[in-house]
Amino acid sequence: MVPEADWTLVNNEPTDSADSATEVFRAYPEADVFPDATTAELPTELSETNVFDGDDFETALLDQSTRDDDLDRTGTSPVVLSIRDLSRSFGDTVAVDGIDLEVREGSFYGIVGPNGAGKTTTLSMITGLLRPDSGHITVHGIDVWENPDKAKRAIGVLPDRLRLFDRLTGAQLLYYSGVLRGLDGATVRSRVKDLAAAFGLEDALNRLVTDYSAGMTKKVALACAMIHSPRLLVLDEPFESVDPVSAANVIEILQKYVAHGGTVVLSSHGMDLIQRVCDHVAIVVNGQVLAAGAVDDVRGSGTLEDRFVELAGGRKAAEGMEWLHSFSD
Ligand SMILES: Nc1ncnc2c1ncn2[C@@H]1O[C@H](COP(=O)(O)OP(=O)(O)OP(=O)(O)O)[C@@H](O)[C@H]1O
Repeated sequence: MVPEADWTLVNNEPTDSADSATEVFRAYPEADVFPDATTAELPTELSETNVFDGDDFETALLDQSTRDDDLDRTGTSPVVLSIRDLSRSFGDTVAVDGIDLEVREGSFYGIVGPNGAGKTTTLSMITGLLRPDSGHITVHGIDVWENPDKAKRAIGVLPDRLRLFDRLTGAQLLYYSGVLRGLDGATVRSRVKDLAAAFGLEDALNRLVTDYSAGMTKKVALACAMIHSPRLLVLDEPFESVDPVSAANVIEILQKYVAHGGTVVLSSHGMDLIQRVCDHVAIVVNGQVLAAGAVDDVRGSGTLEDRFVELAGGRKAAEGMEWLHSFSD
């Protein structure tokens, strides 16, 4: 049996469907994980389902009735995410210091900054995972901290330091993510198969997530973030550990998503990637936004990396490390 506490930990998004946590294990029994279960195989109802019948993953991800395919991408689209005067400290450490940001529908918005700049702290507050000391965050006009249940329905999250239920198989984890988001079982099964194909995880679906490589874990977590086709995806370093082919697949999926009115906010240390993929960027240093806007405006005549290094205080000369060159043997 699965301990009750395991479910209550994550069950902050009640589903109104008939599905329940129990059904997850009826659909995806895994004898190695749950001794009471009898089958270690992925159920035939999933493997035999023809899911590529017009409702494939991309369609599902983009299936948002209120989206406007003719979205005005010139900066007059509706504001999806608004951050006002956001601050958060940990003891004497000011992690986020009065951040203001506005992200519009259909944006591919990058947040960059040096280590410890406050990116993860900011993203955690946006997604309702970390309470701000002050400030306001709204998603589609809904205050994330005054109305968290409603706001979270619109958000898909890839958090920092993936705390996944990694004693589930990939299929179980994805199924669980889908039913917790209120999707019916058939839809979840269909999307699980589409997501596995999109992320190259088909052969791993029946393995425990704890046995996944770092990149595979990142990909299954990304898939979990997308399964309910949220209006806003908030992704903390989504490409870290992900191989170039998989990253290119993920980028293509995300580009189609934003082209249809979805919105992506991601943090990354990959300046080339941000410059190539994002239309907007914010450079965060010491908990403050030092530059924000269209990528071309922020980088000016140089590269985004040049601008980043300039705002982050320039490169440090590697002095005082001569001992490293006097080898011990
Ligand atoms: N739970 C915590 N307790 C104490 N200090 C914290 C905590 N979380 C973050 N900090 C501190 O807040 C600051 C910002 O951290 P944060 O993780 O937001 O930075 P980051 O920009 O995401 O860094 P990185 O690029 O290295 O991931 C750092 O000084 C960090 O040590």
